[in-house]
Amino acid sequence: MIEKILSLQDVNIRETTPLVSPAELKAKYPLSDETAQFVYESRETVKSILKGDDKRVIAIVGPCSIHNPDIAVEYAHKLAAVAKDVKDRMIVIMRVYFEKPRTTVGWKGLINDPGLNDTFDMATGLNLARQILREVNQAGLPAATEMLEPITPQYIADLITLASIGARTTESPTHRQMASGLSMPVGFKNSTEGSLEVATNAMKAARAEHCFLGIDNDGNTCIVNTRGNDMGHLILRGGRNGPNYDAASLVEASRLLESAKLPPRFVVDCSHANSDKDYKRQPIVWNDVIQQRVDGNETIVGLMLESNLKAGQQSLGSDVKALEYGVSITDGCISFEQTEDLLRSAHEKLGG
Ligand SMILES: O=C[C@H](O)[C@H](O)COP(=O)(O)O
Ligand SMILES: C=C(OP(=O)(O)O)C(=O)O
Repeated sequence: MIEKILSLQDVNIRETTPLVSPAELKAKYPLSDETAQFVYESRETVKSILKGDDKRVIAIVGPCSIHNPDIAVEYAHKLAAVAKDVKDRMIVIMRVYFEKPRTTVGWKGLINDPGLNDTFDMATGLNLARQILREVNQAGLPAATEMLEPITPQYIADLITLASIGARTTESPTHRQMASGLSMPVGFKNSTEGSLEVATNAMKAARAEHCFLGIDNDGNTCIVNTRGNDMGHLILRGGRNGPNYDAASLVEASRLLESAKLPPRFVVDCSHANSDKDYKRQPIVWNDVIQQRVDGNETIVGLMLESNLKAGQQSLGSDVKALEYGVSITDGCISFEQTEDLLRSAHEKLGG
């Protein structure tokens, strides 16, 4: 056949490899009744904070990316101890980010390449993601993650309390549709350019019902028909022209949301363009935003910090064994000790 000679399809595909189905993976790492109850209640807490019924502040805290299960679990246990002490004024949710959107190219996260060596063993990546998420929840911490590949939620969503759509994908119709079917609240980042409108459009789109192509729990391609997700909110992460966590930026953001008939509820990301990508500046943002909240700005419902066991960042070279334990291999992070100080001082300030 001429089509065979001309190779019209899969021209640039080297290989495809079948994967375990979501149902099979969940059967291997099931949710205990206790964990299911914990995820449910954590989501309800976040929802009532977003509605303004619960006045606590959401603190989404943890590594820029998870690259080592031992570090993630050690971090979770340390953070859980602090979370208990501040829980009357803050709900601490761990950043458990397995999927990294890259500006151009780079390591794409633990699910994509758990070996950190371009072997792309995604079956292992998905197994690890579920194991880590179970441990984080069992340690008493709800988990937050970025949903990047539209297929991933079927594998892990039952363990996630809060999802985000990143600055690079907020404008993507695929991600907005996916968000409309997610079972937990979803934060939309403003775009890397700094556009808030892109994120408000995303919130509008995700509140609507959609029909699109996806996979079901058995891993079959299917038509996904969603109800819409009304728990969308805006994550301010700064943009090309600088930060957007100051009081004037929050007023502007509130106006935009109100004119779009959306509730003005913001999570401020203390990292990324709000810290000019200098992890050491995150405490400046954190303290400023906590002060705004203490001064009465209740549109601020949460803050996000990139934090790891140890401060800084290291490059992922070819020798994985040479990596320093507890240090980020993506964006720079503040240390656990500094994170604990920030959480405790915020707790004190929020007490009035
Ligand atoms: O949060 C992580 C990074 O900012 C994001 O994944 C982009 O990273 P990159 O610009 O290093 O590719
Ligand atoms: C990639 C991230 O952020 P952003 O989408 O804001 O760049 C992140 O929070 O990990």
